[in-house]
Amino acid sequence: MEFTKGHGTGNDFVILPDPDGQLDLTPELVAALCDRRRGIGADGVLRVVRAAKHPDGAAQAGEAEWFMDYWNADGSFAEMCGNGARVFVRYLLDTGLVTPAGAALPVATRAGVVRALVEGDAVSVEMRRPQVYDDSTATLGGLTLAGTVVDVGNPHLVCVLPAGVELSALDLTVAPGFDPTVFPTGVNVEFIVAGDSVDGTDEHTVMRVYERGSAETLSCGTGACAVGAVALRDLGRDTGVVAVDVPGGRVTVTVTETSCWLSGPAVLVATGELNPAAFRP
Ligand SMILES: N[C@@H](CCC[C@H](N)C(=O)O)C(=O)O
Repeated sequence: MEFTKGHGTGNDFVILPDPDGQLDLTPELVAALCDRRRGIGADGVLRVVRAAKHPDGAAQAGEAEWFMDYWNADGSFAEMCGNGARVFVRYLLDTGLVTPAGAALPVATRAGVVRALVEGDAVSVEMRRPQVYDDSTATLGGLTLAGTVVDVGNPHLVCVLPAGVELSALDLTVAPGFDPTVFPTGVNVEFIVAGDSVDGTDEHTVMRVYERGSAETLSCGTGACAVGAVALRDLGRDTGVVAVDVPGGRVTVTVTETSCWLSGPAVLVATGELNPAAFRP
């Protein structure tokens, strides 16, 4: 089986081409592929399958030819992956599965159809506008941190660090605690501090994230969108542009009246063949 490895600001994925949906992809196989010692190593898997050939994509097949079948490193599904969508589009273009056109490219996901534009190294994806809800809390290393609940298709809790708590000092080798009545299917938790405004953006934040199903990652695109929406709300604004620095680089979030654009680099680093014997159950 062929695979490609790619990443968006260090959020890395194993990409599996399966145009006709014939691959028996199981949680166990996904976890084995993502294992950083015994497998290829990644934060998640992107199966590239025709929307019409996957039960979760079929309803969107009129609008999008390809479905991003995203899985977390532990073998669980997620509704959406912002960086994954950007890397997915890079793969579709570089392998010639789609031909570049001026118009935004539609991609089906479990959270609906997203649209992508490519400009040089950068891939931008238009997703749903983040919905900012009530407050909740996360616990970490004896701290209880106030956070804001945000839905970007997948669930997020954005915690602004109080004065005196250093972002770099957080121990994210341990999963943060959260309220399971608010997040019955788990949550991605972002920890942020405000930075000085950069490059003409309205706001700039620095973020670390503990992802549901993948632990700490170097970047989370939907997490950055959630952070952007909260940062703008805290400025008293509904729309605007926020630069979000993650451990793996910088992404830019543009919240409009109706949607949210996530922009940043998306890179394919290698293609190879799996040894099937190593991944047999
Ligand atoms: N890294 C992704 C988010 C992946 C899904 C997430 N772990 C979840 O379970 O919701 C991104 O770039 O958005």
